[in-house]
Amino acid sequence: MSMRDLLRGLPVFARPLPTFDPDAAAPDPADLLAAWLHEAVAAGVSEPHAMTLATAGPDGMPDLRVLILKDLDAEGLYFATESISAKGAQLGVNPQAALGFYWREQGRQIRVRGPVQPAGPEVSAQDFLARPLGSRTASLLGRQSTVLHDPADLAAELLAAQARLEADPLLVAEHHTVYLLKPMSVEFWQADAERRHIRLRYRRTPEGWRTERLWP
Ligand SMILES: Cc1cc2nc3c(=O)[nH]c(=O)nc-3n(C[C@H](O)[C@H](O)[C@H](O)COP(=O)(O)O)c2cc1C
Repeated sequence: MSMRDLLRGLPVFARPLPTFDPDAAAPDPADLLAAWLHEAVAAGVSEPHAMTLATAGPDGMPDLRVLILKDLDAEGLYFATESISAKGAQLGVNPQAALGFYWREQGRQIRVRGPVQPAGPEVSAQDFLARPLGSRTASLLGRQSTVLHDPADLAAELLAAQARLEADPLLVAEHHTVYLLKPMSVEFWQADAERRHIRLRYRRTPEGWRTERLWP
């Protein structure tokens, strides 16, 4: 079978899907996002807090990767990474980004766009100290996205980082940074088996959040 036929034969949205009534949606997208997250967890969606972060550096070339959503409040969405990573460098010169969630069990997609800023050293330190030992050890390397010339270097550096953490359990990795994305627009997308997908976009205006339905 050709790749094209293989792909064409794969079903999409062929499962019971939840409903979404945009007319009953909360006026603030943070509330709807929180509600959808709770529903995703209750529905057993796998890793609903895994989201794609898209950034672009000075060359304008889009880049993306999957990250974990660390928190969500009235300010926006929080994620943690190393400021010296590729994404950290891109955000340093172009502090705006897009986030995407796809919950295939529910046929739900959420898109968020907005400016990004570091949440502050205290938030980053707290986040770091709350992480399991293995994650803290890995973050301590402070080399994310740089070239690994010899895989043996990784094992050696992990051992050294572990020893540093054992000697000083309150050590915080220098480059570990929690970032806050403040949404300017948020789109909620609910798949429909008949392809009448429901789209609701929130846009921040000086008067507050404005909602619009979008053609699928
Ligand atoms: C499910 C999943 C969760 C991830 N969570 C994070 C995370 O929270 N922070 C992080 O820095 N990288 C995380 N990663 C790794 C990133 O996708 C990426 O490989 C890494 O951050 C380097 O990205 P960059 O080179 O674009 O900076 C995760 C990957 C996956 C697949």
